[in-house]
Amino acid sequence: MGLQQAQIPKVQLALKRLTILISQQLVIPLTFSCPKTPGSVILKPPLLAKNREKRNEIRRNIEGQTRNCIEVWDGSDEKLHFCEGSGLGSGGFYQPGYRDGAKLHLKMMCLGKNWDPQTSEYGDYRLIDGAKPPMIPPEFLQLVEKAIRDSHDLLAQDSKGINPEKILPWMSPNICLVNFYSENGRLGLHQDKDESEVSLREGLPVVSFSIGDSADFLYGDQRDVDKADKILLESGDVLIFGGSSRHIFHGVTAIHPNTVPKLLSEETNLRPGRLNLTFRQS
Ligand SMILES: O=C(O)CCC(=O)C(=O)O
Ligand SMILES: [Fe+2]
Repeated sequence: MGLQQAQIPKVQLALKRLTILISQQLVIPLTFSCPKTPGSVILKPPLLAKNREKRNEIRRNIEGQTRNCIEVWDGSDEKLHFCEGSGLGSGGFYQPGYRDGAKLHLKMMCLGKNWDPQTSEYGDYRLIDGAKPPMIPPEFLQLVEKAIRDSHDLLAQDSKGINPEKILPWMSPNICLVNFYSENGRLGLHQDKDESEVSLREGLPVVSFSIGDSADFLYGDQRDVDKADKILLESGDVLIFGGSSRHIFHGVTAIHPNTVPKLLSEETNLRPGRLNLTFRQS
């Protein structure tokens, strides 16, 4: 893999920063100077002052519940895109557990389909309460498509004539796992291997968006924390692992409190912590 970090020019991408894992050895972090370009992933306040009626309605609905919500602001207008349920109520965040009863150190909800950590299976309904996961908002799908397209453009610059799609295949996500990590949150080294045989065999990428506090993200070719490499994922980072990297072991070992970008914390009601969305195709 001849890609060198220094050779990668700065490109105006919609997402503030893009990290691509093409092979287990290669990480390309890019920082862009203009975080407010259209398409940036920015959380806007669920209790938006402009929309008092909605605000009061949401407030009534969320009384006593987890106050996380997932929204995308496309930067070009004031339109807010809410996930159905906004992470609250039916299909919203819960603390999942493994088969042995141990709890994951995060809150989770799914979009599109449910993924169950106890059975390691995808399904149309959530096993714990029968809730149907909200659909993946079309705006999220557009962001994923753009992230893959931008990655292809980047790869094309150094792939010596190899079709970038051979290195990083296209995928259309039908599943999004949304994790929320509070300051003690973490996720052990694992592989994402519950997608279909075809999806795994073809290396269809996992596309991950990080929002909020920064996190230490570990990855490697075995389940061994000491042998794993570490990168810092900051708010706005997009991490893609597909092709020959699809089966990497990866996990989150630490959340860095109070590292959320000022703009984000000022303009949103995002709880202190980190929101991560991983898109996959089953
Ligand atoms: O939070 C992250 O960055 C990773 C999440 C993850 O690996 C997963 O949900 O499978
Ligand atoms: Fe994962």
